[in-house]
Parts: sequence; C-alpha cells; structure tokens
Amino acid sequence: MTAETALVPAAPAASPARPLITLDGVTVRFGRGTAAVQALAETSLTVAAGDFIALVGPSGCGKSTILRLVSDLMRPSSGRVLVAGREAGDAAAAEPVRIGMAYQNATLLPWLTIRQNVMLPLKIVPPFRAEWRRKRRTEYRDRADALLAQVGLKGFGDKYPWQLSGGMMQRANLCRALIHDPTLLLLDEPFGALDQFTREELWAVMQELWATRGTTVLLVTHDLREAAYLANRICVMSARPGRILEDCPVDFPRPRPLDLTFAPDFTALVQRLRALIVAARAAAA
Ligand SMILES: Nc1ncnc2c1ncn2[C@@H]1O[C@H](COP(=O)(O)OP(=O)(O)OP(=O)(O)O)[C@@H](O)[C@H]1O
Repeated sequence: MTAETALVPAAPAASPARPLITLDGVTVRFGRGTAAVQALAETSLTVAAGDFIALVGPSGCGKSTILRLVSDLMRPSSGRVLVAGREAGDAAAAEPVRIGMAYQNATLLPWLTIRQNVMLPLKIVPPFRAEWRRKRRTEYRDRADALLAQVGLKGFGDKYPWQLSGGMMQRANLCRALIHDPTLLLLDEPFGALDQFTREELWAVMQELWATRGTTVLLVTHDLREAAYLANRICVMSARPGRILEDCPVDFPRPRPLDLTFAPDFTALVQRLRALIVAARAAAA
C-alpha cells in the first residue's frame, strides 16, 4: 500500500441513502498526561456519496487529522468513524472502499516513469492487482494514458518526474490518486505549493475529474477561494481543539468558470469564511 492509496473496510452493499462518511462525536487526543494534545473536540460530520467537501480552519485545528481518521491511518480517542456504514478498521468487512489520496508534495517515485507512477495503485489495490501481470502492458497502460490525457499530460507517460514542472507533477499525482477508481478521494492541500496561475488551472482540472468520475471528495485547504470554487459544502473549523463551527453550502452552478471567482457572491462567501476563521483564531488567542 502506498501513501496514495488506502483500503477501508465497508459494508457489502452500500445503500445510496446512507452517508458515505459519518463522524459521530469523534474526539482525538495525542499523548498522555500533561504532554497530551487535544487535536479534535467532539466533532460530527456526515458526507453523502458524490459530495465535494472542503475543510478549512486555523492552522493546527485538526483538518488533516480528520483525513487520517477517515482513511483509517489512526483511530479516534472516542466516538465513531463510519465509512460506507462500517467502522474504520473493521477487519470483518468483505469489500473495501477504495480511497485515493493526494498531498501537497507530489510523492512520485523518481526511478519510475510518469505512467509507471500513475499505474502503481493498480499493482497494489484489489481487485486490480490480481490482473496486474496480464493487463499492465495493455488495459492498465491505456487507462493511465487516458487519465494523463484528461489532465493535459498526453505524451508525457514516458517522462520521469524530474523532467516535469511542479504543476505537471501534481497533475500526475491526481492521476495516480484516481487510477483505481476510488470511491473516496482525500486531498490535503494538493495545490498548496503551486503558483496562483497553475493552481487555478488545476482547480478546473479537478472540477472536471470530479464531475466525470463522481468520486466523493474531502479537500483540506487553506485557500478559501479554492474551497469556494471547488466544494459543494465548506466546513469551517474552530482553532484547536477543532470542531466544525459552520457547514456552509456552496450553490454556484456547475461547471464553474474561473471568472466566477471575481463575482460579488463569490467574494462575499470568501469574506464570510475569512471572518469566521479570523474570529476562531481570536477566540483561541
Ligand atoms: N502525532 C501527533 N502527536 C502529537 N500531536 C499531533 C500529532 N499529529 C498532530 N498533532 C497535533 O494535532 C493538531 C492537529 O493537527 P493537524 O495536522 O490535523 O492540523 P491541521 O489543521 O491539518 O494543520 P495545518 O492546517 O497547519 O496543516 C496540531 O496541533 C498538531 O500539532
């Protein structure tokens, strides 16, 4: 398993009415005694299948901790984390929910070509891995090339990561996170290290990937314009110990053009989010 893929046990047949993710009164505490850090206060959140949720809030408020809980990289101190109705870590679950992940640094392996990097989850994640040997030179290769073309990297499959710009590597990183058709995509500041123009280009790429693939997305970002452009719901968190202060629906029609980010309604939303976070930081201070 790579950092970009994870398997969380799920119910055998997920009902469409059931939320894909439920955080039910979850708290997280790191360490013990006087050195303990309370990262999350009691936090509840439900995410419907197909939703695009952005988590925003002051630095250190527990946004990445929520992603780690959902991907089963850690357990809550109390409360429950359910993914497709099953508690994360339930070893008895028959079928796993496929998860894709992408972080701020595109952790592409330098000794593999871009195509080989993108195909990596197919070598590791069931059911794809069972047919890796048979399909890696045909179907899986075509699948990687089609995805690379969709993000504007047609013809770059044989290049190595060091031959690509930061923005191109992040495009390839998104392909690797999506190649195994994940039900859930976890993004932790994936565009944070890019310049503003490249970042905005990738917002458009991300919106199209989400629209065409129907993947549920949980995005952690510090960029409030990014959250307002991409998400259907923005959850604003308090300072540590984090909890969700406000759950704002974002109703701008799709596909959203980049010009939207200059519209008065959009700017007003970003200002409101900013005011909430300023107030949360002030309350903590
Ligand atoms: N393994 C750990 N041990 C102790 N404290 C931790 C550990 N992991 C995280 N923390 C603390 O828990 C809090 C929440 O961390 P987390 O990374 O979830 O915050 P965040 O909101 O994603 O931060 P940022 O926006 O700065 O990336 C932080 O104060 C962090 O220092």
